[in-house]
Amino acid sequence: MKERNKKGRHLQQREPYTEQAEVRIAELDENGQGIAVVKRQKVAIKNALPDETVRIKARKGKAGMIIETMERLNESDVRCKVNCAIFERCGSCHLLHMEYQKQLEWKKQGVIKLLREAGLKGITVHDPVGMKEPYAYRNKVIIGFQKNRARKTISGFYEEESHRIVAFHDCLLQDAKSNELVRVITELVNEMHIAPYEEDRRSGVLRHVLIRRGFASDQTMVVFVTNTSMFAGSKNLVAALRKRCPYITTIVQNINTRKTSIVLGEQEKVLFGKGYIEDVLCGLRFRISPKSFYQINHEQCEKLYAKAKELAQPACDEILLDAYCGIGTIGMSMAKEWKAVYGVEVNRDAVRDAKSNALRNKIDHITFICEDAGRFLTDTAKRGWQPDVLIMDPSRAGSDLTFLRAVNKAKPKRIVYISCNPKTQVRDLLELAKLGYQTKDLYLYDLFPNTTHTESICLLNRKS
Ligand SMILES: C[S@@+](CC[C@H](N)C(=O)[O-])C[C@H]1O[C@@H](n2cnc3c(N)ncnc32)[C@H](O)[C@@H]1O
Repeated sequence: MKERNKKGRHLQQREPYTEQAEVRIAELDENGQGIAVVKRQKVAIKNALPDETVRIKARKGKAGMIIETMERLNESDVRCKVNCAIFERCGSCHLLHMEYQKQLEWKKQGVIKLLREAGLKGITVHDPVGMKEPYAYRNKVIIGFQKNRARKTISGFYEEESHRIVAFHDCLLQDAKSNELVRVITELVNEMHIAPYEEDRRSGVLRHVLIRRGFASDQTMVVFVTNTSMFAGSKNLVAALRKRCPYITTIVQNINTRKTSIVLGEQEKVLFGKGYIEDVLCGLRFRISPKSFYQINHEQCEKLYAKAKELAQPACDEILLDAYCGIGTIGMSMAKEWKAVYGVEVNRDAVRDAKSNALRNKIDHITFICEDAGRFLTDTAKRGWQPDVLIMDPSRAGSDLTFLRAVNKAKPKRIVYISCNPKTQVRDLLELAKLGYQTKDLYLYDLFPNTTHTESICLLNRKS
């Protein structure tokens, strides 16, 4: 039947505009999608690599062309077999279809491009330090829950750009114990009829589960994130989970009642164990609470920290400020070689861990301050305090102008800048260059193989 408008007139039924084309992929965008040009418009095509020709059917959407079907007509030399059933739907491993050495080269070229576009000249980007076995490296996993059509609760990752869960069996980036835990928890949630949280109705109980593993200590933390403080059946759940996975060290309930995509809430209840795990990194023991940051790739993190120490050039008559210090790992890993170390971090739980970690490792010339790094440096610089060396390792958003302006007042002799987002790092390097801090070398460490992310580190010296 034809549609009518308000006045009752028949509306012309228009076919949606579709385009069929054979296109060659020119490059990958920053999300690892193949880029081709259709009718002078750039289209991003998933699972397509440079030098491949694909036949696509696309339609015009509000934000550009939407690919409806895609058929690959030839294969790139760098394409490799993907051993993951949900690769095309899951939003995590965008580069799983590309040979690992090529992934590293692509990441390097991406950083070179960022520097060029920013007009930062004279910086050598070194070959990324990769992994021998670029799988099973993630020590932290977050899964969501949803009912499927058969009303069974499934768990998994979110499908790209959607709120739908994609169930998985064995994720290639996780270790065997994390994969087993996902399986067992999902079975128990079904057996015990624990209702998954429904975002639209804001009903149900279980929002997420966070699993964190200490790869060196073999300790395991499970965090149930619930929508309510009341967690009916939690005693039985904990007992059954511990029976089936006796290697669990601690189980925590985190309560998040907010309408937000942020996973963890403020409030916590320890359901079993101490409420934190410990791990060994760079020969030191660290306590890690659910809300504290801890690098997700243990093996690569040790290489990165070794580089940080080399670049910082510790001296026993100098003072180090470890800004954005988390649980204190970087500062503590090189504390012995400084006169004094200060760590500043905004997350209260992380600072509590850091203080406890200093005691654990018998380091008494390190002090941790819970404050915004920019405010701390501004206040201390006003009072004339100057760290000799600054290590900064901000979150993906990078640093902020308050912090960078305070750097200009504190005037450390050397800065080591570590970043998990070269885009914001390059932006901050531009600001630091204006303040007279220059770098010649950027080193890349692949902490996130098979994804588009990369970690970078550089030393900045102040022009005299
Ligand atoms: C990428 S993590 C690095 C942590 C630590 N350096 C490590 O390697 O484990 C960034 C840290 O910065 C903290 N952070 C974010 N914004 C901050 C701010 N404005 N001031 C101080 N710390 C902040 C986060 O809580 C997080 O612990």
